[in-house]
Amino acid sequence: MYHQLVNRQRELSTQFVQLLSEHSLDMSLDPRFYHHIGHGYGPGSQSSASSSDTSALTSITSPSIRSTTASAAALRSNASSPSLRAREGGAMHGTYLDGASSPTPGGNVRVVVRVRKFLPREIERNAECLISMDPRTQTTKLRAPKLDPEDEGKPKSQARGKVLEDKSFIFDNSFWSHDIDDNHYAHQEDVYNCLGEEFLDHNFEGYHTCIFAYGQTGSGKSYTMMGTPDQPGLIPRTCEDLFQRIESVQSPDISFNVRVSYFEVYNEHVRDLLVPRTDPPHYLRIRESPSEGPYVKDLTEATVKNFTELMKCMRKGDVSRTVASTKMNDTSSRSHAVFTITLKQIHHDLSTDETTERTARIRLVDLAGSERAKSTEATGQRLREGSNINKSLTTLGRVIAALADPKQGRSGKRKGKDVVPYRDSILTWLLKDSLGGNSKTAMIACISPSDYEETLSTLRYADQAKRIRTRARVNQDHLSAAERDKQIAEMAETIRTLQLSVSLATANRRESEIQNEKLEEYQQKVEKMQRLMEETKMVSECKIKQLQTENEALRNHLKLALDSLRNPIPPVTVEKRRGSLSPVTEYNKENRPGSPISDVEPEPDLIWEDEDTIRIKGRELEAHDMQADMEDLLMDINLFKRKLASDHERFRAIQKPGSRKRRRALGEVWTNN
Ligand SMILES: Nc1ncnc2c1ncn2[C@@H]1O[C@H](COP(=O)(O)OP(=O)(O)OP(=O)(O)O)[C@@H](O)[C@H]1O
Repeated sequence: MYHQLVNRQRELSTQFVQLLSEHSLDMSLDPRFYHHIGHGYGPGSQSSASSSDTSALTSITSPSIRSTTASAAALRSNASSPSLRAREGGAMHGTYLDGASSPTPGGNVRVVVRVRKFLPREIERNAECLISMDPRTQTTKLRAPKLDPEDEGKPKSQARGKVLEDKSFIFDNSFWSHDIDDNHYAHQEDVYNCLGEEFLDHNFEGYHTCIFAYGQTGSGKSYTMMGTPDQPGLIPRTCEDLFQRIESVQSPDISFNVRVSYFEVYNEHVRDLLVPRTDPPHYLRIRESPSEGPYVKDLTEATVKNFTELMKCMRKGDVSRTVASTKMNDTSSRSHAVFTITLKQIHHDLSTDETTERTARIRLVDLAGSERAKSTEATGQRLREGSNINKSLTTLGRVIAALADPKQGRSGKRKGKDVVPYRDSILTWLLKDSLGGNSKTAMIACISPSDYEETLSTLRYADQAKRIRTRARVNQDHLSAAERDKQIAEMAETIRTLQLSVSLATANRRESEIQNEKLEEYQQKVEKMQRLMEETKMVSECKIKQLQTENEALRNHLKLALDSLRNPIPPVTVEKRRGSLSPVTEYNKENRPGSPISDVEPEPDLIWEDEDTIRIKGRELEAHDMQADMEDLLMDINLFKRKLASDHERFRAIQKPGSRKRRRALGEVWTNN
C-alpha cells in the first residue's frame, strides 16, 4: 500500500511536470509563478535543462506540487516539514529520487544572474544600461557600449579603441533588479523563493548546499546575500524559513539541532567572526580530515535554538567583518565571508526503535568583489586587499574552469583530483567540497548595469560554472536500537573518561591555585622579613660604628691618662712670688664690678697651695672617673654583642624550614653581615 502510494505520487508528479513543460510558454513571464517547481522546469532554462532533470525530481516533493496530488495529500498527513516529507517518500531508507539511487546524483551547479539598479554615481555620469533580460528564456544580453565617435562608420579593423561585441547567455534564472517599475522586477523575496527555498528543501532532505555570490565590486553581492534591515537578503530569509519549518514540526519523534559558524578570509587568513576582534588579529588554521575534507580548526560553532539567536550570531559576525569605503562602493567587503548553518535532524521511530540522523551543511558565501586598481584608485592597504581578493578570485576562476572541463570527468579520478588547483588559495581550499564535491551548489552572478568588461568577465565565469557537476549525497546515518545502545555506551565511556580527566585537572588546578596563594603569601612574608632584617642590620652597623669610634677615643684617652699617671711630667719649679695672688682672687679683685681694689693682703694659708700637688690630685680624680666610664662602656658593648648574637641565633632558626627563595633572601642578609 505504502509503495503504491509513492509510485502513484511519482506518476502524478511526472504528468504534472510534463503538463507544465507543455504550457510553459503561457505562464513563463514571471519567475515567481513557477519558482516552486524547481530549476530546469522554469520555461526557457534550456541551458541547464539536461542537468536539471534530477533536481527537478527532487523539487517535485516540494509542498506546492505535492498538494496537487491526492495521494500526496495522504502522505502529508503528519508532515509539513520537508524532512518528514522525504522520510515518508522513502528518503530515510535510501531510496532518494535524486540521491543514491539516481544515476547522476548531485547535478550541475545552478547559476543565476542578477543585475542591480543604477547607483547615484552612475546616474551622475549618465551611464547607459548595457543589460537586458528575457524572463521567458532566462537570457541575459550584454550590449556593447557605443563606439568612440571617431570610430563610428569605420570598419572594425580600422577602429581606434577595442571593438566590443554584444553577448548573450542563458542561465537558470536571470533576475532583473534594475528598474523597480518593471513588471518583471525581481525583489529580494523573489530571489529567495526561486533559489533559497528550494535549497532549504535539499537541506531538510539531508544534502549539503552552498550558495555563493560572485561579481565585481559594488555589483550587489552583499545586498543579495545579506540585504538591509528593510530588504533582508537570502541569508536572513533562509534562517527565518529554517526555524519556521522546524517550529511547524509537531512530531515528538523528531528533534533538531542547529549550529552556526561565521568566518572571513581576509588577505589569505581565516578569522572567526563570532569572536571579538583582537589586536593583533587571531587567525585560524586550516586542517583536513579524511571524512570532512578541509575545515577551519577551532572555529566557533554556536548552537542556536531559534531565529532570534541565529540572527544575533549573524549580526555579531557582520559587525566584525572587514568592510571599507572605496571609490566603487561605500561599504565594500574586503574579505570573503562564509556563513555556515549545520542542521541535524534526529528521527526516532518508536515502533522499530530505530534512529535516523541527517546532517546538512548550509553554506552561504558572500565573496569580496573583483576590482581594478584603476577604477578603485586604491593605494596602500586597500590596494593590498584588492590584490589578495583578485588573486583568490582568479584561483576560483581556475578551479571553476578545471571543474567545468569535460575532460575532468573522463580523466580518471586521480588525475582529475590533481588538476583542480583548490590549494592555490584559502578560499578555494575551504570551498573544495562545495565546488566539486558533496554539495548542491548555486552561484549568483551579480552584475552592474553599465560596466561592459567586468560584466562580460562575470558572465563568462558564470557560464563556465554551469558545466560543473557536483556529487551531492544524502548525509544520513541509520542506527538500529542495538547500534545506538552500543554508541551510547561508547559515548558514556568517553564522557566518563573525559569527566575524570576534567575533574582531575580541576582538582589539580584548585590545589595548585591554593598552593600559589600560599606561596604568594609566604613570599610576601619573606620579603617583609628581609626588609626588616636589612633595616635592623643598617641600624646595628651604625650603632657598632658609633661605639667603635667612641671606644677608640676612650681607649686613647685612657692610655694617655694612664701614661701620664705612670710617667708624670716632672714638676716645673715655679718661683713663689709673695704677693702674687691666685688667679681667682686676682680676678675677683680686679673684675668684680664695683668692688674697690683692696690693698689688704689675704690670709696666706687659704690662698697659697703647692701647684704640683694640685695637678696630681686633679689627674688622679680624672683617671678614676675615666676608668669608671670605660668600665660602664665596656659593659654596654658586651651587652650589645650578646644581643646581636642572640638575634643571629633567632633568625637562623626561622630560616631553616623556609623555601629556597626565602633561604636565599635570608642568606644574603647573613652573608652581608
Ligand atoms: N538589487 C539591488 N537593489 C537596490 N540596491 C542595490 C541592489 N544591489 C545592490 N544595491 C546597492 O548597490 C550598492 C553596492 O552593493 P553591494 O555592497 O551589495 O555590492 P558588493 O557587490 O557586495 O560590493 P563589494 O564587493 O565591494 O562588497 C549598495 O549601496 C547596495 O545597496
